[in-house]
Amino acid sequence: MSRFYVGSEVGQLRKVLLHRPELSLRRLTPSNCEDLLFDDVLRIEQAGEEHDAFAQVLRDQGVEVFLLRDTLAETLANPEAKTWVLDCQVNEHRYGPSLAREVRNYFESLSNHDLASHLIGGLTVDELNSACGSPTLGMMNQTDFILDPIPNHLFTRDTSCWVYGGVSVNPMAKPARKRETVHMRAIYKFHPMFKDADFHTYYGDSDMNYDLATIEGGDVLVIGRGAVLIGMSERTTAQGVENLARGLFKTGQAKKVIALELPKARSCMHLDTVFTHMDVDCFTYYPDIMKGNNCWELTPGDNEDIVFTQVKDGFTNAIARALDLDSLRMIPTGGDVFEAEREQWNDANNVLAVKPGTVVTYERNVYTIENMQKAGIEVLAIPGEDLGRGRGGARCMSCPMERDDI
Ligand SMILES: NC(=O)NCCC[C@H](N)C(=O)O
Repeated sequence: MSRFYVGSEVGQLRKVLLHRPELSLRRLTPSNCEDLLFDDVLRIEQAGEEHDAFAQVLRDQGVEVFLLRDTLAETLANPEAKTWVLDCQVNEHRYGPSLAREVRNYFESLSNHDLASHLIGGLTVDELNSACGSPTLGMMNQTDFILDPIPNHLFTRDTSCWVYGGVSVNPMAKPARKRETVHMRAIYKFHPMFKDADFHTYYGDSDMNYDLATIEGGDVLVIGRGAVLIGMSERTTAQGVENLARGLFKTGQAKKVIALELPKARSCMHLDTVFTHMDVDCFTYYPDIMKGNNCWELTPGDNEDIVFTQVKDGFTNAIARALDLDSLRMIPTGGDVFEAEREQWNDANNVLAVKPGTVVTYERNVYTIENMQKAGIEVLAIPGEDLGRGRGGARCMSCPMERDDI
């Protein structure tokens, strides 16, 4: 039986879920990209090739790579899963009875692979009209979306995150990303690889409205040795942190959560845009944001309660304590203040460790790479001219599903 367990941020990476750019990114235009949380449109072929290079670097490091669209298509092969996904996405509340029937009939006529493509890539009036041409559809604007694309599936890190022996399927903060969670819930519930596997689901796997209790995986760092560091960012709230912490403590999977306050800004929308783990005692960080942040330690109390303690001596000491280290090596974004701000914006601090001391990062961030190499970190550089336009680097674009402890 497959094993799903993520014991750290830097232990040997063994299994990872990625999403290769596809139809959803083809639908990005200057007029919709902001709503879809992209800063620009991108060249699809180029982005696909850059993504292939990323996947290949991981495979060369012995990592087994799973692709989201294929995994979703395999999930949809189970009729119960298909019904579940379509009930969530194509219902009378969203479309009204007659359009819901038309969309559903069309989706049910597709192969599982094409259905997965449309669930991620969206559906236009024109596509549905050409398939089943009803008078109402003919009167609608043909380029409007009946189902919006969800291009941020590219950032598999955020929608679900594995923490020790379980997963959180995250209630997302932004409307443009909420439907991603439905796909991940379906995959973990029905895909043959997960169906009989033994793991906990800590949070997010219900149809309830999670309201303000949002959490995204870019904020969740499994720093190891039973500890988890969570950023309270633009996307992750204190309520979300408390809920995940409860799940982690109840199942005995973590013994400490460190909650770190961050500014609510796009440039640091998640903790991993300003701070990631490179080696057991070594982190890359963006000094402008990562200084003097308020921080709390959460530990299990009596009767499933949580004890909250404000950290007085700074978050780096809190992390060192949790990892049983005397101190941390903190490697800043490179260059002068201008270069550092530009490189952070282009995800210089968003690196993915494949084993202790070896990280994958965009080759364009030369000053930060220089700092990392000086600190003895091995850097595996990947192209990211187009991929980077959605504001995410190697860590954002990967969801580790199996990784060793430290
Ligand atoms: N962990 C991350 O920082 N993920 C990057 C997410 C970028 C995406 N365009 C978003 O705004 O959600």
